[in-house]
Amino acid sequence: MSKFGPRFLAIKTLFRWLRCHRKRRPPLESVIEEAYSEYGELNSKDRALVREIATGVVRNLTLLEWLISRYLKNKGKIDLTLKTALMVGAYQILFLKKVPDHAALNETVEATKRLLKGRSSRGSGFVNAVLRRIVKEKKNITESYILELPPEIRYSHPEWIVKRWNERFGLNQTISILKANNKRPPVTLRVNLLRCNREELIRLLEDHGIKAIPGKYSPQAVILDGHFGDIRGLPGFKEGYFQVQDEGAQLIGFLVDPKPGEVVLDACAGVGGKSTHLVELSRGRATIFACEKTVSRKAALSENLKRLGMISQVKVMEEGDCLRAFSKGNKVYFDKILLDAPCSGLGVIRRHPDIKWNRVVSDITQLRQLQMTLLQGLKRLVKVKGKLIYATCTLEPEETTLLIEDFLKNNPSWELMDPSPFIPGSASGVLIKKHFFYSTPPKTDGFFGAVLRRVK
Ligand SMILES: C[S@@+](CC[C@H](N)C(=O)[O-])C[C@H]1O[C@@H](n2cnc3c(N)ncnc32)[C@H](O)[C@@H]1O
Repeated sequence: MSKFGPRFLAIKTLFRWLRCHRKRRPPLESVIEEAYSEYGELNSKDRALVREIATGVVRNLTLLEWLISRYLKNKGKIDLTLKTALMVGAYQILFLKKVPDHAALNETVEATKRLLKGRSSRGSGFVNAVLRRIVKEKKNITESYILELPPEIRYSHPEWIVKRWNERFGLNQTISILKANNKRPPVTLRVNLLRCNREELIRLLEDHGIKAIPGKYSPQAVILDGHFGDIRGLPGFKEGYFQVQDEGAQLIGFLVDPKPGEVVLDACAGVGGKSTHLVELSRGRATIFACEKTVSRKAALSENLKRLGMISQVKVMEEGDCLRAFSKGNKVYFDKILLDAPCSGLGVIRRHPDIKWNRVVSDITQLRQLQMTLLQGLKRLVKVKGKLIYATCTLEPEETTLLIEDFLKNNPSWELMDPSPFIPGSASGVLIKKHFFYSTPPKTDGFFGAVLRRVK
């Protein structure tokens, strides 16, 4: 058991994440994992609380900063450890109904003392005093009080994102998106059809007291109702009965529609969320190749394949760069290529709130260049009459529709196909506009898809 409590770990995690320059900031999720392993075993309830506080603070960062600044006498620069402790305390007091105020306050002050290692009793005294005021005035910090704030503060999103969406969608729709991004999404699983079916997985989870319901859009989705604990501790995880995957991401697999006997490439496989789905959809009878450039993700991909029992069904290329893996003596032509491209990730802010703070507007232009390079490089590997399925977890036009329209303009031997026939009936509520596939929060994560066919 760890002698460090969840508040200590939450402050430590957030401090490490906040102190990095945006360009060098690791994903919040990996900082959380690092803290878990560094500070000893936490039970799964405490692990869940660390994750809940850390992601909650990042989700509501600007609003918390604004609220805290109202309680500071000296508005000058405040020590980052103390500021982080205040945000951790204020988040619990204002957002976490299940945590009593006295526990939020006392535990956060104790964690601050431990962090300061007796260096300064003034520091923890200051945290104590500010949090006490927040508890006292909690009733006044109501919706109407903060509703007056500009949306970028009220809903804690960077100004450039709010401006961009406001120009595209208008204020009302922008506010709905900001609100959806700030809501904690459910944990969604994709049943591994090679090991069991959806009903069996739901029964197994319920036998262990975990409420689970079928997803709405993907026939393989299982949604955990109110369970935010550690995934690795779930029954069936080690046995490979499921993969964690949002319903929007699951629908991308259906767009690829791999058939038995086909040769398919997952060009940017990441940890294998989609490669493993392609195995399931072809009932293990397609030949699937996977490339992943980042070494740690490639290692996680192999782990996942092992867990899900698919190690012999996906050929992970030694050369991780999909633009180099099939050159010269190693040429392969594919029936289908999935390009789940590196992108700004603005469609998955609800799951990874750190994304909104790590991005700047110029990233979109840079990523678009990379996406076009990948599309142009991969098109040569597709057989005539074969398909290239382009997907992103962003809905920004430069990375989606405008990019595909540009590609089609310069590549007359390619056409855009209607994705509707590939989408399961249960996903009829998902948007298809001008032959482009969109899944959007709050129904699902924000995913874009385009099915391109090589005509000659
Ligand atoms: C959107 S993520 C893929 C997520 C993955 N498909 C999944 O479902 O888990 C994009 C991935 O592309 C990888 N990547 C970027 N450039 C690449 C390249 N040239 N070749 C192969 N992988 C690349 C990144 O490391 C990243 O893991």
